[in-house]
Amino acid sequence: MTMSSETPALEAQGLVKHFPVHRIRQRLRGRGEVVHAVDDVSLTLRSGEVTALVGESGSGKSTVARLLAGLYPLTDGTIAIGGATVRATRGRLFREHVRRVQMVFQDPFGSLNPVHTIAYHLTRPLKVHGLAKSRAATRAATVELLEQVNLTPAEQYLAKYPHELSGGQLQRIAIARALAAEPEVLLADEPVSMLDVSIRLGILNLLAGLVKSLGLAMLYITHDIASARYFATTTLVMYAGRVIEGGPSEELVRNPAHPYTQLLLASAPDPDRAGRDPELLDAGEPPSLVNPPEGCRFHPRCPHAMDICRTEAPGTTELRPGHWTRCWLYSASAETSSAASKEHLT
Ligand SMILES: Nc1ncnc2c1ncn2[C@@H]1O[C@H](COP(=O)(O)OP(=O)(O)OP(=O)(O)O)[C@@H](O)[C@H]1O
Repeated sequence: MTMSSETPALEAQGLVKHFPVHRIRQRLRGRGEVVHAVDDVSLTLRSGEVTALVGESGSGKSTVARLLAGLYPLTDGTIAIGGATVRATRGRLFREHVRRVQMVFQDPFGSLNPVHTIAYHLTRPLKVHGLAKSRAATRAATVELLEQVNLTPAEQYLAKYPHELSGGQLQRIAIARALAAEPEVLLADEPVSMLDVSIRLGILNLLAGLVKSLGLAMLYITHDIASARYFATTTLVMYAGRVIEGGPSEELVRNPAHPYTQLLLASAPDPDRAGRDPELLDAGEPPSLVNPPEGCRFHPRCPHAMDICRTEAPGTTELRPGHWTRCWLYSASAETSSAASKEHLT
């Protein structure tokens, strides 16, 4: 299939991932309970753009990335890469999927094997995917990869072991290893959260530069909505397994609609915003994903919850071009929404 410039690099529709809960008691009772880690998540990743997936710990962000990368089988939903739906779970087509969609993980120390050199880490994907045919070509490709992540002179790094490098250098190696597979999509799961604050911006700028120069489509997973605003064209906000708001990053941060997005922003370490809405900041803990709340999953924490929020999951409401939310406060069909609640939000 030919790929027009309009064809998204990756498109996911209605992703669902339920993990079985293996507890002895449950097995004895015969109840097949599951963790509803991801429910009905759709997203589009475009070449040359960064999309941020933001949410607190346990909201399902990493599970979305692992589904997109083919590391977990889907419970439901579809993934299309370059316009073609991925169906294979093994074999040549599956290997092509995992080559085209690469991940960079949070922990650079844990994601590299301490007994192998940097040269080994970079040549392995080249060999696995048949991308360098001779020793000379392999060597030239590894040098180019190191140069792409600004580790120069490259020869100085090839024979080193992971323990000889800093966290920032290791994360650059992990990025180079992902690039070795010549991917179209890069999934960066909290790529800077384990690094010293002083080097985070350098890694984010490196990733932003690679997105532009290589035309990659990137999903940037983070807890930090402020970095999403800086780094991503589009931001998606995830809560308890569902994406509850999405839009152009600047617009979403300036005009957050969903009470959960407002909570995230009020909690962000920004002196202009900190403590703006104490009512929201006191709003409790995320729910269990084994028995998630009926209706809107945020309703037990939401200061604006109405009756309908407790029983029915809200659909999508578009607020401005490209900016949408899933919240009954904005839905024309929620006749019961109180004017007072709406006023409070504006
Ligand atoms: N392999 C698994 N088996 C069972 N439950 C899982 C598995 N992986 C994730 N979960 C559960 O799925 C939910 C979502 O987890 P996930 O790691 O995707 O969240 P997250 O938003 O990435 O969190 P964090 O930011 O802490 O990494 C959590 O309740 C988690 O315990």
